[in-house]
Amino acid sequence: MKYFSTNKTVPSVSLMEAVTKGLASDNGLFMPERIEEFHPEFFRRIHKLSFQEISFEVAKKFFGEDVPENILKEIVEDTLNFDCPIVKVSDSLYSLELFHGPTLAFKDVGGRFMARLLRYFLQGFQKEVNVLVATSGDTGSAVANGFYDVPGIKVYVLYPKGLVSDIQEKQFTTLGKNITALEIDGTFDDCQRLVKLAFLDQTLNDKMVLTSANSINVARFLPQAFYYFNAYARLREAGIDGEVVFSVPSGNFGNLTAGLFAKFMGLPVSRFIAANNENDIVYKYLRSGKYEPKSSVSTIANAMDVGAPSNFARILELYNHSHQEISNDMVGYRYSDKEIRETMKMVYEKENYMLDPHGAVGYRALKADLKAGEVGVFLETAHPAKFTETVESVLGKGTVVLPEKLAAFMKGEKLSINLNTEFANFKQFLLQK
Ligand SMILES: N[C@@H](CCOP(=O)(O)O)C(=O)O
Repeated sequence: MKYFSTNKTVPSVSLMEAVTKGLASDNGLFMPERIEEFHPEFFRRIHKLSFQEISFEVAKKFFGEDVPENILKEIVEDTLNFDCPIVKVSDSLYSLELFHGPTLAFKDVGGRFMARLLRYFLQGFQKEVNVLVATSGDTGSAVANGFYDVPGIKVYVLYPKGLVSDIQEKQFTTLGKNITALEIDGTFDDCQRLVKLAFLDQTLNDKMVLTSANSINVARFLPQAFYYFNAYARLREAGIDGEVVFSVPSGNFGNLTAGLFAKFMGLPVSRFIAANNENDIVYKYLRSGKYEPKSSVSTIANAMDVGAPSNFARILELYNHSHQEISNDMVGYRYSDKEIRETMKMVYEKENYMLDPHGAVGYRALKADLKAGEVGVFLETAHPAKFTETVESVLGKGTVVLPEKLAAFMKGEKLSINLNTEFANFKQFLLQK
């Protein structure tokens, strides 16, 4: 399968090139030239398949032409050594819990898959590969842990100083070895801009092999479609009928775009809800047809603090840049910190379910949008304990129990390097490595 750039000014590349380059050289995002549809029969028997089996079928549609079947199966099974269960929260409303992986956020699925696929492509490759990743909280830890101690790979995690939770920060600043944390005096958008500029810089690219592990990278982003198929299967397995609506807490829009890919592959989804915090660029686009990226503002759902969502380019491409067509499949909602807190409190007290701030945005949007007879699924993108301070400030001290996996990260010592938002400094730093 060939991958083309959303900017369409450079030739298409192979999967291996798309994965090892991350971003196209004209600054566009790679897109597969075809989206393979499943036969409707697949959806009639999907409930009989396990998460791993479904994911393998989906992976074959994406990567089957480029990766031998036995290797792909191994990568999928090894990636998914944890579950992504569906949990009932209230009538017709289900939580798709994506926080049962090693770093307790949805990024574990794509991060682990990409690490394994990259390892396969790099067999016999002599040069060191440098993975650059910008994070507003969760990607950094999933990628750092996915690539930790992998020979021949160095990871640089760029994160906005003071704008991620303490636990998130500990998850990628305490590892050492091949993981370097760069604390940037700016926002997530500054981090993402620095990373993208590095991919376009000739001097850097002549000196070192660079790739991305953000959802920019097709190997990080496409596997996020796996859990949409699985969610559908588990609902049907439980005998839950009705048109399915997914509500996706959204920042860089990789998760929602992966869901749209699933729909294009035939997954019966009625619509997607783009659930924003105050960084409401896509919400505004859906209302006005105007896409106006701007500087992100800091909120309690910090992983969604993105002012220029990378994957919007992919959404435009999928729908031929038609606002009307996008609006047929997607509706938008936005919530303030106050509303997020209210939702966390209400759901905890009424439904006895603990939401993290991101899941709360998804839940509230779903509740507002769901029609009679429909089944709603919101993505619980990270474990509430990753935001213990915020969650306990709403639900009360002592309500959050820190899972063992997270407690282990808290014991480590923070190691990070401070940088400002000047690209010249970041470049100098990389050139000295
Ligand atoms: N929400 C992200 C921001 C980066 O998103 P990605 O999906 O493109 O890696 C985070 O938690 O870091």
